Amino acid sequence: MAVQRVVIGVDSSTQATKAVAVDVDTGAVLGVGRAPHSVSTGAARESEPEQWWDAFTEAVRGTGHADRAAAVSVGAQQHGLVALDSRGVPVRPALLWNDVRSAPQAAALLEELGAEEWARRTGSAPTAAFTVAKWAWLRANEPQAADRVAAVRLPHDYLTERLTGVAVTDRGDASGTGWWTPRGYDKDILHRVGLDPALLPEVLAPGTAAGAVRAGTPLREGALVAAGTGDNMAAALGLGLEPGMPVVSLGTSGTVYAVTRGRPRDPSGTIAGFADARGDWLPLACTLNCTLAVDRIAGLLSLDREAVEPGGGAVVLPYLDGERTPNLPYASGLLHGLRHDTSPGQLLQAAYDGAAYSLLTAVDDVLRAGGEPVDPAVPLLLVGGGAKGAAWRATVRRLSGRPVCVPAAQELVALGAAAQAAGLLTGEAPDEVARRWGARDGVLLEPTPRDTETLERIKDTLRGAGALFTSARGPAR
Ligand SMILES: Nc1ncnc2c1ncn2[C@@H]1O[C@H](COP(=O)(O)OP(=O)(O)O)[C@@H](O)[C@H]1O
Ligand SMILES: O=C(CO)[C@@H](O)[C@H](O)COP(=O)(O)O
Repeated sequence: MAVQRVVIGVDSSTQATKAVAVDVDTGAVLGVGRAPHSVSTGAARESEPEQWWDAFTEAVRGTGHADRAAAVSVGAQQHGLVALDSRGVPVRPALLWNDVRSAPQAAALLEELGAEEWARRTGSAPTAAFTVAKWAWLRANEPQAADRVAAVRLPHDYLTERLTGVAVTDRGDASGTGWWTPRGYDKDILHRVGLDPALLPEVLAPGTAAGAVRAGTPLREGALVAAGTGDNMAAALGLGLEPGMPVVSLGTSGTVYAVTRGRPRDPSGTIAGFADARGDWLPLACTLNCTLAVDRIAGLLSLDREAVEPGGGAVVLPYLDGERTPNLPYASGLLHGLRHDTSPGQLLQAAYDGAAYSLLTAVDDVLRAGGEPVDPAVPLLLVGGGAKGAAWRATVRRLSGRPVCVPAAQELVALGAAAQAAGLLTGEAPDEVARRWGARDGVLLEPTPRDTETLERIKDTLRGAGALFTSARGPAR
């Protein structure tokens, strides 16, 4: 009998690390591990990289296959600034993608170079989420810490380096920094923000291994380690996406993206012009307030997250963390249109609608940004923790008017990382591996008529909110 070949894929996301052990030949998931992270509250969104490593250790052990996997790969939350000293120890906690304190730096960088030029060079007009804005924030606010920095990493690079001892990254995650271009790091941008290119990891070509697992980790010494990538790029691999298939992901962040053959360059800042982990592109729109914000509002209303009710004219813009799409880093949550007969369940539904609005109105923009055809008959692939919820599914169907496919596979980021690891062993492209595994198969939900009335009401409220959302002197946190 042939020996079973096993790989492990890891998703180090904002709230938790998840790991899956997968049979390379059949795609069967053999074991799953999980461990939570903590994120700071208040104005900051920070996590301790050491805690990611501990969670990584617990999650890969939890798969039950850590000591026998032949290859491994790490997908992780994008954009985070991991700043290390000369011993490889973080000089401070990592600044996460949803920390909007870097909004003034993002605005200043945009002003300095111009949105068109940013988009031409890096594919994106940076918002507070981008690593370049976080580095500028560190230099402005904690210059002594910045002076001690000997290496700058993204979350997935940090974990890959802990595993291998090698400082590498990939084009997908690097494209969310604001200093990566298809021809390499942009020296001029790095110079403008005072970052020495020597502090950055090497960008590996797609399909290249990062190295091998070194001694003293929970994994088998010598196992191959793939380059890894950002979590959205890893999910695209896990779904075996082909160009033009739109995906909506409902997690801590809400994202909408598609693999495209054309390179996106959106100066408006709505669509980030990311690269995918292979040789294509991944235009993406991201919101800061998705499942956590809606769950919080359900909690405030003392309702179960499924206790939604239709009707009523209220609009909830659940921008509890500020917002990135639309780019309103100083915003807070807003309730408009409350009446005597508005029920708690209607308010909860309004929160779902407000959270889904920016994602579902960006689907066509994402496709157009990468030059792919817009066809409303193509199903939206719905993934992430929220895709398990009936209220989320119904909201996405009603506000998109499209057919929706919910893949049966769970943990698509970790699965995509596993497919990348498997590709190192078999020589296949990772997306081919995922298609062979059938990771995209799932339930197809028929389209329902698009609720344009609700979309218009939300649009009007957004337009009318004006200075409430744009003032840097918004309500204190
Ligand atoms: N059955 C469910 N119904 C609706 N939402 C769910 C369900 N299970 C988990 N979630 C939501 O999924 C979120 C976590 O999703 P996930 O994609 O794992 O997030 P992240 O990758 O950002 O850490 C939680 O915030 C929770 O609200
Ligand atoms: O910032 C982005 C994408 O640009 C986020 O999608 C992060 O990558 C975090 O993802 P989750 O923790 O929600 O998975």
